[in-house]
Amino acid sequence: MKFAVIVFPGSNCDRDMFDAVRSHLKEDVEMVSSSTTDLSNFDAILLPGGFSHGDYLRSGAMASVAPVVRAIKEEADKGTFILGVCNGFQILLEAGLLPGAMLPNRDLAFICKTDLVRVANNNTVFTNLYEEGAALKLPIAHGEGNYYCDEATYRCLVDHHQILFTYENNPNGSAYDIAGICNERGNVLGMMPHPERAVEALLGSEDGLKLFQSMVANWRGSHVQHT
Ligand SMILES: NC(=O)CC[C@H](N)C(=O)O
Repeated sequence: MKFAVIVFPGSNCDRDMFDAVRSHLKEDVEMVSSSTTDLSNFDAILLPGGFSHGDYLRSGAMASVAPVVRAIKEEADKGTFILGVCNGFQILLEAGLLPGAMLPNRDLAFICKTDLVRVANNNTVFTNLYEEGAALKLPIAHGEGNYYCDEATYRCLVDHHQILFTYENNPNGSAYDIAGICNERGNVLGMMPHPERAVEALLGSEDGLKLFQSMVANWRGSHVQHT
């Protein structure tokens, strides 16, 4: 399975993402510039955290019109797995690949800590190696992580089982405790907590690893292996 890690000017979690895939999943992975226009060689696309374009205008707003975003949309339409973490989630929202918007944290302060995150739906390609309702220890690190959506959007998210992760202690004011959502089809996930920073005990938690392993298991399940 081949992963792409998209690197925007100002990404700063790209190497953690790369390392999680290469060293812990032991899958093929490549860093790909945000000026790339073709992602058809990849089986999964990872949008890492950071401060793309310095968070000017709003987090993710400028990155959402980078050339690579058109390619990401093409891949999303094909069913390719796409994961946006933190700034990656913000970019997916700004690009319209996921519903809702991100506001500054409720207390207007950057939050950097490990928090408890619940698996709200384990019936997806990103979460099916977790137990439903499992509490994961995952790092969060953001200034604009206060997820907002109106009630109609929330109803739609609930009806289509698109809420995959919720906060146990809602650190940032997110509507309905939402920490991560997927699109209706289930192949695009955005989440504020950082699974790639929780892939070995030395990092304080291994709870993020199953997310990547779920992606690999589901991809393998739908692709014949040629050895
Ligand atoms: N770790 C990150 O991706 C930071 C996200 C974002 N730019 C913020 O502070 O809100």
